[in-house]
Amino acid sequence: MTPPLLSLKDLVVGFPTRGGHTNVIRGVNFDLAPGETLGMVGESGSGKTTIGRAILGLAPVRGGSISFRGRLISNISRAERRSLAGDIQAVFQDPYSSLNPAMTVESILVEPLAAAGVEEGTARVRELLDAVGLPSDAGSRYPREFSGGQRQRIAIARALALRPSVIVCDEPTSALDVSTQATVLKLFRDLQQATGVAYIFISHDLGVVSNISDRIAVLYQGEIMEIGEAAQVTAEPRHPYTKRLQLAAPLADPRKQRARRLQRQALAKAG
Ligand SMILES: Nc1ncnc2c1ncn2[C@@H]1O[C@H](COP(=O)(O)OP(=O)(O)OP(=O)(O)O)[C@@H](O)[C@H]1O
Repeated sequence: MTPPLLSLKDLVVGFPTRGGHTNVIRGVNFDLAPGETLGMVGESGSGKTTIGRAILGLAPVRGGSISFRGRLISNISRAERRSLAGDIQAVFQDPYSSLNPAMTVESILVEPLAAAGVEEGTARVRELLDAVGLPSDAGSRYPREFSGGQRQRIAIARALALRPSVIVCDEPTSALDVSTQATVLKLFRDLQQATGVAYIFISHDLGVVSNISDRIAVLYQGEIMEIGEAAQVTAEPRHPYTKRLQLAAPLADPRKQRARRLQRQALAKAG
């Protein structure tokens, strides 16, 4: 069996409170295999983002461990964390605030390369723009000149620059309209096929997560309720909470129901 890329064991993440601290992630376990997509789904506040941030070294690990290729990476020094930049990257939800408006696209893409002392520069920028389906003249333009979907392509290109083996994707399509969402999801899948990158794919939307994931972990109040093959979790959820997630959105809001139907159609069309 291929050894896991990432391994979370009995992970506890807690934030300081006035009287002490509160654990918001309480004993989470999972492995991520090379080239795999693990979807993390759950309602708002269930702890999805916090797990992603803990993997990125941005949330305080109070118990258990996170390992990357067998090496402990929770609670490591800043310098050690920096040295992981070529291995673990992130794409966040908001393509408007995650790109520096004062920098051209080329300088946004060159930044991680320069920080890692990689010389490839302009040639790699062209390659990255091409990989995410942006024209080569995009390099000389600024983020404000692009749509939300195109900006998310820039953020994905930046995450890919150092050829990472894992990308933590935190609601990367949630700010996009349904048809753009479908093309960006397809891009994620195509890039995975081309590069073998693994994803932790966070979303509150079971439809989006099941579209892209090999396996799905369902989170509730900081604990995993169920984890399994995407088709199984979606079609035959074992846990009542997963069934609720599946049913909640369409029943709660008829507009959402229509959006979900359009989303499914767009996803099917994008292949
Ligand atoms: N920096 C922080 N300080 C204190 N509490 C925090 C902090 N970050 C997150 N939390 C708490 O941790 C819990 C989990 O939050 P988290 O953002 O991980 O959930 P989520 O599932 O990603 O939700 P959403 O879908 O709304 O982003 C919440 O109760 C939140 O208030």
